[in-house]
Amino acid sequence: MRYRAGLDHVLNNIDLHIETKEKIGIIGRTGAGKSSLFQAMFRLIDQKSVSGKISIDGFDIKSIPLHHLRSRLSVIPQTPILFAGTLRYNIDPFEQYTDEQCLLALESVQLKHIISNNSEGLHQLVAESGSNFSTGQCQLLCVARAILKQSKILMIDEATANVDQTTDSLIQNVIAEKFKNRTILTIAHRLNTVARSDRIIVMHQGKILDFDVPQNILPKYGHIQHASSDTNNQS
Ligand SMILES: Nc1ncnc2c1ncn2[C@@H]1O[C@H](COP(=O)(O)OP(=O)(O)OP(=O)(O)O)[C@@H](O)[C@H]1O
Repeated sequence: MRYRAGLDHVLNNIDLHIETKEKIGIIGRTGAGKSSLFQAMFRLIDQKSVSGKISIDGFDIKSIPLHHLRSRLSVIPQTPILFAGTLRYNIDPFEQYTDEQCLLALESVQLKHIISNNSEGLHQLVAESGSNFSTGQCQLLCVARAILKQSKILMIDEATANVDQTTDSLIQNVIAEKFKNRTILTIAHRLNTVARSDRIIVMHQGKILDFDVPQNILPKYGHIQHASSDTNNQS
């Protein structure tokens, strides 16, 4: 895969099979191609620049209508973007769910306290880019959105900054509980995040360097993660 014709390939010879419900960690130095893997799965890249095949449940993602594909996937980005609009719009943009379902989703991510105790609170305004919410709260709102959507696959780009330890643990615990029967792919910048994964993908220069259980990966590649975190902390 490359971002545009004429540019170098950023993903090469990727051959992966992930089982349903597997919890997969993805590690690798900055620029290794971790986020590009997510972009390819969401079909965010011009398909003319992607060769090879990605299948979900046996279906080539190129043959699945885009809205259908994206309804099966949820992403919690490193820096979540909220939209100017109501809280409800941010977790349920297509108004597919009832107020009660939205409130339940907010309750499961322990955010119900940020709104008043009735459905009017769902109409509370979110400022442009979510600037009236902390990064942790923005991530929790993304988790609430994913809980509502009941996506089969959750893709998480772990936040490296601006999320305190308590919020970070809350996010991880809610995800572990609410998505235990789903497939989860986590781009991890800290080793403890992936230590509980079923398997870990190690990426290097657009390729898969290793793919194995944590017990085999962590002793071998711990240094990669430190390099990656250092770089992220500088940015
Ligand atoms: N929109 C883009 N256009 C062109 N090249 C890009 C684009 N996004 C990423 N790249 C290139 O693709 C390669 C892989 O980047 P990617 O963001 O996937 O790495 P990463 O492993 O997620 O890194 P990080 O840990 O820093 O987020 C890099 O060489 C990067 O410069």
